[in-house]
Amino acid sequence: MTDNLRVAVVGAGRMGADHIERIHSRIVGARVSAVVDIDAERARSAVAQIPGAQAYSTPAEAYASGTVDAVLLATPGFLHEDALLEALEQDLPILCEKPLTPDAESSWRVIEAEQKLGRQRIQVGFMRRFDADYAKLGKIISGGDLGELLMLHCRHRNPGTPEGFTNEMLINDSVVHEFDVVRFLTGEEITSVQVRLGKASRNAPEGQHDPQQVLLETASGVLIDVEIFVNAQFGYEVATQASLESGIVDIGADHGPVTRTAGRVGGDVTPGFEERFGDAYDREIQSWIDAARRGEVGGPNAWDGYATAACCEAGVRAQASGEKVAIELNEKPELYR
Ligand SMILES: NC(=O)c1ccc[n+]([C@@H]2O[C@H](COP(=O)([O-])OP(=O)(O)OC[C@H]3O[C@@H](n4cnc5c(N)ncnc54)[C@H](O)[C@@H]3O)[C@@H](O)[C@H]2O)c1
Ligand SMILES: O[C@H]1[C@H](O)[C@@H](O)[C@H](O)[C@@H](O)[C@H]1O
Repeated sequence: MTDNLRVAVVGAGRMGADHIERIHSRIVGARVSAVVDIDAERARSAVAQIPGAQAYSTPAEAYASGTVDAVLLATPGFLHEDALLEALEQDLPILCEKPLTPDAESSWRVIEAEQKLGRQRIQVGFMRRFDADYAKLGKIISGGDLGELLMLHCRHRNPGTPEGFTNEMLINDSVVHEFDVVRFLTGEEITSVQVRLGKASRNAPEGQHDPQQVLLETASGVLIDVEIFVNAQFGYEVATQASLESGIVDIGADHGPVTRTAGRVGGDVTPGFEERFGDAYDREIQSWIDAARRGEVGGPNAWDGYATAACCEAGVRAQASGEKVAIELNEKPELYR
């Protein structure tokens, strides 16, 4: 195929607008042909600078126009299931921002629809797999030179939360990335989750207990602790330390040059995920487009979306009960082996 893939972006909010800009200016082999948003003005302004792109208020209208070869879903997670099923009916390559869906049962319905189609069409937006640091850590662990991986210590800190960010969203919206990256780094499924609520920050909004400590275990017994702290004030930080049999590896702790001057030492803190993971999002979307042009999926798939949805569901139960909750998955279908 020589022509650019014509992409419909559904949801032109914070993440959708970022993806529209990257497809328009940096991604090779694709162009934005349609922007769908329930907010007509937002869709119109998103296409204003993109020659040939049209604004729509539903995906069905965009598909009916005959100008869509692939779809990028960037609406809130609770809307993903219906949009995924609709796009699968069109047999389109799909990049679905995390989460695939908010719970395991609805994710399984998506898995069933993809199986019915008979081929993988869905990539889930777990961009950390495309981050240079996480990719290197993955290679160190799988390379085996430092022996077996024993533990992971993860820090996930956001400066603050948007209005409406509930206590459950600490798990469903934020720790969902650790669920995926732990599965990516270990190559194993997560078997249990426990959430500990300690002393809470006074900077957390009403109804949110922040920070929380999330403890995970994988099938072979790798132990993982996650500090999720979403009102950390100082900036954005996603960092991991891996303890292996004969070495400790740190990633993500600092960014940019560290300067010593006038009796002080320091550097800049990344303000948000767009800056911290900008390159990773670029690589993620390029990989999706390249694979879509070959009729394949270029990253984490619907099974990864289902497995992490099961972790989230168990995580929210663990958050409420304080107990360790076992995670049980359905048998992995042939399509994803
Ligand atoms: N990978 C990441 O690091 C990352 C970062 C942020 C958000 N996300 C994910 O991206 C998705 C979007 O998050 P966001 O922060 O951009 O949200 P947002 O609220 O900023 O944007 C959502 C957009 O969807 C539109 N919308 C709502 N209902 C719609 C409908 N029925 N049809 C069409 N459009 C509709 C809204 O008008 C809005 O423009 C979520 O799934 C979120 O979890 C991922
Ligand atoms: O939706 C965002 C996004 O997924 C970020 O990558 C994550 O760090 C935030 O915690 C989450 O709220």
